[in-house]
Amino acid sequence: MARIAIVTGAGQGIGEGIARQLSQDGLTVAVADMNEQNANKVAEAIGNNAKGYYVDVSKKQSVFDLIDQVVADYGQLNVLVNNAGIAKIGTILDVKEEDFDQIMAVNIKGVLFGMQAAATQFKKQGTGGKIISASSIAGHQGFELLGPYSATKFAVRGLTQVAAQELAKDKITVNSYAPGIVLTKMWDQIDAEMAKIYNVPIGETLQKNIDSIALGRGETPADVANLVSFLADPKSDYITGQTIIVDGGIQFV
Ligand SMILES: NC(=O)C1=CN([C@@H]2O[C@H](COP(=O)(O)OP(=O)(O)OC[C@H]3O[C@@H](n4cnc5c(N)ncnc54)[C@H](O)[C@@H]3O)[C@@H](O)[C@H]2O)C=CC1
Ligand SMILES: CC(=O)C(C)=O
Repeated sequence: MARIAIVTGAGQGIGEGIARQLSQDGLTVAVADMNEQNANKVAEAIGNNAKGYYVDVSKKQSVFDLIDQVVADYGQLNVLVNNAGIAKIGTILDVKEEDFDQIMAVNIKGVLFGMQAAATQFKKQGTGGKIISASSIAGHQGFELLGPYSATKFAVRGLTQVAAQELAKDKITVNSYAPGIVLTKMWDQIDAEMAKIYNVPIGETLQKNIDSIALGRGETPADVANLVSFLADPKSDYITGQTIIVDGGIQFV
């Protein structure tokens, strides 16, 4: 029987890339997103028994319902990729409390709820499993104008380290991936909003960041998906609690 993976935020961007790669790796993929229409479109394009699901990762019940539904549909769960995330752009002095609460709810609570729901299911199955979450280079060094966002990505590393220690006895590994400058709608948004703040043309901030990449090009969702493919595979069974940078050479830690 094929292993079953859920990827959240898989209606576009990095999550879509991960869902496509895991399917190519032979896993059956539940494509989960708040944008259900996109999730269904991606699942249809992937084929291979993939199915689209609605989830709002900021709501605990929604995450637990997703996992129950996927297990009802496919019989088990083996991999959860907590990929869904949002960005908020602005100076620390301009952070609005409601924006702060929203980004914490999606980027941190979403990861926590995913860990709780997946680990509960893995323990019930007695099979072990893999939990893989989205951090960022902004989770290793704070990124100017992405204050609360950076805080959430540091938090993902913390949750990953603790969950890995607590869940190891159940043969559950917990790791994260830390991409750099990935050419998705999220960076279109970051570039457009930073353009306003820095008073520069659209595209300039993105290009400046791409110019800082040692390998000389912007990152693609497939670049991230190749790492997640490894973290979802039994080949990575002896790795846990790690947040692995995949940024083409921006940070060297
Ligand atoms: N694009 C980049 O350069 C980088 C992105 N990341 C992280 O990678 C992950 C994916 O990013 P991108 O694909 O670039 O973003 P994106 O904005 O292109 O896609 C995010 C997806 O998540 C979904 N989503 C948002 N809130 C949700 C919620 N509450 N529940 C369920 N789904 C929700 C959206 O509908 C969308 O389909 C995020 O966690 C992001 O922080 C990390 C480092 C760099
Ligand atoms: C969006 C993001 O995580 C960065 C570092 O650009």
